[in-house]
Amino acid sequence: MATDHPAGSATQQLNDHFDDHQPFSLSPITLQKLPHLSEYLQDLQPAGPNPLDRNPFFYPSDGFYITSSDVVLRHTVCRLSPSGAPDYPFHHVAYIRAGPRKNIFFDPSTTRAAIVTCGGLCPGMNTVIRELVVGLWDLYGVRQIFGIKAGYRGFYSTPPVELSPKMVHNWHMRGGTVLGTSRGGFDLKKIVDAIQNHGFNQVYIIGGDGTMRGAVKIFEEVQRRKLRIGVTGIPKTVDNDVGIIDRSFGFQTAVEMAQQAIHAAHVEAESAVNGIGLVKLMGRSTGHITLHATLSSRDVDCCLIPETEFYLEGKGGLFEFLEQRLKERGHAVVVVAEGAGQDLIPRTKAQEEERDESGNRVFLDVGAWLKSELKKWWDRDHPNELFTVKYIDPTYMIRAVPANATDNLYCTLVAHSAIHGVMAGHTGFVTGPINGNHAYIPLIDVAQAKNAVSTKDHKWEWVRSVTNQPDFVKS
Ligand SMILES: Nc1ncnc2c1ncn2[C@@H]1O[C@H](COP(=O)(O)OP(=O)(O)O)[C@@H](O)[C@H]1O
Ligand SMILES: O=P(O)(O)OC[C@H]1O[C@](O)(COP(=O)(O)O)[C@@H](O)[C@@H]1O
Ligand SMILES: [Mg+2]
Repeated sequence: MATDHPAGSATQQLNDHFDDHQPFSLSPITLQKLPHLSEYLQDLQPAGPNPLDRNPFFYPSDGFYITSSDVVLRHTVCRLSPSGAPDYPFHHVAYIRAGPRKNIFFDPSTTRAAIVTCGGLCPGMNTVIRELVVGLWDLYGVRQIFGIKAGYRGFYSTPPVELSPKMVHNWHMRGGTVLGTSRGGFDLKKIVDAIQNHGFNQVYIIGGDGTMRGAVKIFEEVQRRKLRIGVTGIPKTVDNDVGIIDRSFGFQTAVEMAQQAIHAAHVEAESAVNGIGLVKLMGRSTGHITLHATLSSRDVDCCLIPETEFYLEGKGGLFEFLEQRLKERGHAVVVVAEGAGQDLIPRTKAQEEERDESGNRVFLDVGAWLKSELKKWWDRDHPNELFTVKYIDPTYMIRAVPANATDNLYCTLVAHSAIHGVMAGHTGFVTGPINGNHAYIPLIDVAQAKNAVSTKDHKWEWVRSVTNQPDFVKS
């Protein structure tokens, strides 16, 4: 086979590895279709060309506008194989790339946008609100932009607040959400009635996995009523438990903040005799913050996440491991995700059934429980030796801060991408980065996808090789 690659080059070697006459083949690609208002509003026509054409800061040239043929592949890592043989992944999925479209389906002068924030706090929420307001105003000339107060319930219980760039100009400096947030209060009929009554035709919903499940229902109801309203979700999840997207804004800030707690726990533990520093980090069902904070800190001796079980007593248990560490180093740092070990903590039936207003299971404090178990163990096995456990729970300190620079940039990209998609008539979608490229993903796919830590891939092995902690598999 003729080749342009020098003998011995990597490409040549790769080619030689396979049968000369058989080209490499990739699995077929399926494009995830994105809902568009025109699907159920047959008479809908574009409102005109994108106003960016006339924006003094943009010079749209060839390739500036994104078309529906521009896609982002879900998996960029795959295994090449000779034609005919299955490769990994067996099926490629592509999402439509985010960005400005040539034509828009909303007349900016009649556009009325609503922005709502739901669920727990996450660094960057205010930046996303700010960028939505500024982006709608500056990029598209929209002048009717409203904030919904205190989450989903705000649609039907409080008057919307009119927003302008002047009002939000410094919101990116502030933690939390100036609009307010809440759990629960999801009354579909009341929410969609209120959206209609207020005359909103664009709805931007910022929230986590629960919020996205609610957004799907709003989108479906809007569709059922055949309303000319674009609905979009912007994932906010400090826990990083929303699937398909790489990560949410706020996640990196949270990992960075967690370093401070781990550092303090390490200092306390090192300064004590047989000192244990114990840190509980956020993560209801996923251990992403805990894992990333462990890997970046390098001071952690044991990392406990909801995706793996652990046990305290006996061979291969946590106590045996810590005993060894204290003997070797005189101190140890344990970092535990809030959702880890929940099945080990004794609880009453009432505690078993407790749910928050959104229906999420209420966890018992694994940190406080571990601290108490550690003390009981030491007193039992080493009654005459000094021992200290310093327990730090930085949860609200971590999520109440403003976003760091990286997350702030993400907030701008995600907000502008959401605006471009909605202005182009897309609806029922979420914006987020996939392998670093912002894409539009059907809301329903995001609402169903979970993002657990895989304990079968190299990252978890990396954690275990850094900490040398046991695998907690009972022999
Ligand atoms: N399955 C669902 N259907 C409709 N609304 C939901 C659903 N799950 C949660 N919600 C609503 O979404 C909002 C935020 O949910 P929550 O779980 O508290 O936070 P997050 O969105 O951050 O996960 C709440 O108002 C809640 O009532
Ligand atoms: O005390 P609150 O406000 O109910 O929030 C606690 C929860 O909020 C979070 O920080 C974020 O969770 P959500 O994404 O569901 O809002 C979790 O880590 C934590 O379990
Ligand atoms: Mg959630």
